[in-house]
Amino acid sequence: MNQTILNAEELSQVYGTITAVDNFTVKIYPGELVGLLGPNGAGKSSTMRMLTGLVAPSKGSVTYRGYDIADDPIDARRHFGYVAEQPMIIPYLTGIEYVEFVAGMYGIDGKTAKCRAEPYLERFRLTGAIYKRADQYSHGMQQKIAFIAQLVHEPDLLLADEPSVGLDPDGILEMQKTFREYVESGNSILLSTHQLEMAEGICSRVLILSKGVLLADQRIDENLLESHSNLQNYFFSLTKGTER
Ligand SMILES: Nc1ncnc2c1ncn2[C@@H]1O[C@H](COP(=O)(O)OP(=O)(O)OP(=O)(O)O)[C@@H](O)[C@H]1O
Repeated sequence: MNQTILNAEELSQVYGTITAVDNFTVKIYPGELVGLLGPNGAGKSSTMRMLTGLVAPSKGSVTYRGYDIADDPIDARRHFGYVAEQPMIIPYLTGIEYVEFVAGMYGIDGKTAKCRAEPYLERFRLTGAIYKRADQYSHGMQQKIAFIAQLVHEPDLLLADEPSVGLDPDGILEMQKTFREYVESGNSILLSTHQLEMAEGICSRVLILSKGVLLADQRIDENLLESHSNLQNYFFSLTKGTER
């Protein structure tokens, strides 16, 4: 089996005169929780959209376990889940129908999907709401159900773009706990976030983008914390004055 879960090579995204992402190259391995950090407009969401195949890159390639997202999209997609910045739900489905619908796209039957989702539904206190239509959910509840739906096919890698925005404090804690457990079981997460304190607490490695350029691919280790005290100081030492 290919040990690298994600291999992104020289990805670029150009919108007119703006180079949103410039030659982004990264590998992600099993058991890693990698933070994708950067100021507003740095190119984090553009990177996520290219990694998921939602948008074709202007240049470069993305493979999951060796499957190219452009050439072998079905095999590549089995290996990752994607939690978008805005919750992707289907308003006229109930919460549980939505979870089953997403699972069905990966060939998972409804009973298995419900069974796998149940511990997460309990954890996120959604059990009582799963038979309500998703358009009756609050933003936070929609985000939680969208998150759970992406875990049911048990992807090797979860790509999460600001997944905790709009969650209540309890939801944020439960999401962090879920992330930790997910990587402890050998899976990986790429987490785009502005919450540097959270990133320092849970990430093993961070990627720092500014103006579309990857400024750092850095382990969060004793050396980093000794030299900069915390991730926030390191982040600002690289990005201050580089915003678009
Ligand atoms: N569809 C688009 N068309 C034109 N320009 C775009 C498009 N999407 C993003 N951009 C531009 O690309 C750059 C990167 O945007 P992107 O949304 O990827 O940044 P980000 O790091 O996710 O920002 P934020 O932290 O504010 O969410 C910005 O200058 C943005 O204006």
